[in-house]
Amino acid sequence: MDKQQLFENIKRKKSFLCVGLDTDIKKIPEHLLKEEEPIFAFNKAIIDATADLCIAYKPNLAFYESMGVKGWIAFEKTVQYIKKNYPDQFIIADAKRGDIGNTSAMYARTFFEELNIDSVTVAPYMGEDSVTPFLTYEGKWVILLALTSNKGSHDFQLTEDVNGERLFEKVLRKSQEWASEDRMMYVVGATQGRAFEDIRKIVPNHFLLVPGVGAQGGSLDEVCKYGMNSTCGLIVNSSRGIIYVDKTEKFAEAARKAAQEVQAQMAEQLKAIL
Ligand SMILES: O=C(O)c1cc(=O)[nH]c(=O)n1[C@@H]1O[C@H](COP(=O)(O)O)[C@@H](O)[C@H]1O
Repeated sequence: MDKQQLFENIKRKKSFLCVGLDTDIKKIPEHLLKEEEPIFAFNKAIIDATADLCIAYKPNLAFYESMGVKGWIAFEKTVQYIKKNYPDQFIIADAKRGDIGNTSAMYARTFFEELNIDSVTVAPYMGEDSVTPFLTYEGKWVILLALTSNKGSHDFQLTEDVNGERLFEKVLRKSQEWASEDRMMYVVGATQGRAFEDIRKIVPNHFLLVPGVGAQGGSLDEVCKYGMNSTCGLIVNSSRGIIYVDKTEKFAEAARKAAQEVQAQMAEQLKAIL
């Protein structure tokens, strides 16, 4: 999916919501545990309940890998289900990969060749040759961690060099030598507020993947005020704030309601550019 298609989907659905499929066997409704594949059953119900309200899904690999082979099968089935039934959805494998070149190439093969997923999150720490193997696949996206939503973002990302440049700014500048806004997005946490202003000075046109609204308390208003550009430029993720609002048999309906609330706020914000 290219940048223009993404924007078309945002306009059509009046939404830039990404539903995070961080599916934890310990948190899903008890009645699903009777199912042969409880994780997939949960995901399928959440996807069917929210697909018209969002433009992307982001399964986080940690939740699947923690269950071994069963988890990996649930992950694959979830991806295939979305692709078959909702082909307009942008799929993000949240894997935060990155290693020496030949190893990164294997990660890239996993997500782009084997599973044909649209994008993967990548950590920039090991530099150019750890990221570029992900960029050899036509039409696929790298989503590079820039300024994350967690407290630990202060430990490295927000530290300054002798010239006053912060590490996340260096990541944004340097990585633009590797790929354009048509192949690369950046992760910026919703909790980072006004930092979006500084980020937009360096990457005015890129899409940003923004996790941290909902359970982590980031403000959608602030993200939009400082981060939205003329083609929206934002994919805002919420995981726990949508998928775990109810633990009864009505969990999918409740997830839909939560997604509807966020989508309505997004439709309001989009009025500024549409
Ligand atoms: O790359 C990410 O998606 C990510 C980056 C970041 O800075 N912060 C962050 O929370 N995430 C992920 O986004 C999701 C947030 O989940 P909730 O806090 O439940 O909405 C989780 O899958 C996190 O791993």
